[in-house]
Amino acid sequence: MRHIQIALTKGRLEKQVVPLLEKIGIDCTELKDKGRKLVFKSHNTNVSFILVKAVDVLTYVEHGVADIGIVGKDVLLENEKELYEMIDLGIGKCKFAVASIPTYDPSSYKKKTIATKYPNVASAYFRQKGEDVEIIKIEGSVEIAPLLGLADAIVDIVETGQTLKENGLIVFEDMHDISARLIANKASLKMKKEEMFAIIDLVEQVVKEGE
Ligand SMILES: Nc1ncnc2c1ncn2[C@@H]1O[C@H](COP(=O)(O)OP(=O)(O)OP(=O)(O)O)[C@@H](O)[C@H]1O
Ligand SMILES: O=P(O)(O)OC[C@H]1O[C@H](OP(=O)(O)OP(=O)(O)O)[C@H](O)[C@@H]1O
Repeated sequence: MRHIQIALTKGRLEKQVVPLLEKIGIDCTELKDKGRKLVFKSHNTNVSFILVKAVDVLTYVEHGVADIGIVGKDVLLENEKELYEMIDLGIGKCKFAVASIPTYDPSSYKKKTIATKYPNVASAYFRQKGEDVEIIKIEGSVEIAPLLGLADAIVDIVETGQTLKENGLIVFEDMHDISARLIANKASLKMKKEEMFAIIDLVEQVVKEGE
């Protein structure tokens, strides 16, 4: 049995993905009681895990250090990488939206400024609408930008809508549904075909059962 390394997105997704891994029979005790550790073994299989930031999941999988990765569609849309997107896991559900203060006019002809953590997603969206906008890259707390006049609107992730609500912003346009995806390294799919599909097929089955 060849070893399979899985890169997990640290944070929100990590917690939702553990039950899925357990359902396919992978022991996650180390992962559940992890402290500050970032590398974990599964005690009953040939699988181990690394916990990294979302964009780094793509990097580890693209370079083949990880064979499989679990990452949000938002991260895949923002960063083009050479890898395969295999399964929509149906967890980590949220969406990309254009949001702003209630006085924002999306149909205004004035050139708009858009603040976002996702400049590529935002540019592509407005380009496809035929709108030329200025994008300002922000690293977090994006909702503040229209309140303080840094931008006319934001492109950001909306899950419950609570952050928008508490900051007096509303959604003007829904852009793209987001959920977590299982991604795979291209070479691993060929070189470790049996071990890779042993996992991928089981995950697919569990996801289908949960639908
Ligand atoms: N409310 C949400 N906000 C952000 N991401 C969410 C939300 N709900 C689900 N997700 C999904 O979870 C993934 C990981 O989110 P998380 O907040 O843990 O990381 P991040 O926003 O990339 O990290 P960081 O805050 O460490 O920069 C996102 O890429 C997205 O696919
Ligand atoms: O619709 P909601 O359920 O309120 O969730 C959406 C919020 O969560 C995310 O922020 P995060 O907590 O990751 O912080 P940051 O992006 O500001 O770092 C996202 O950027 C929104 O601000």
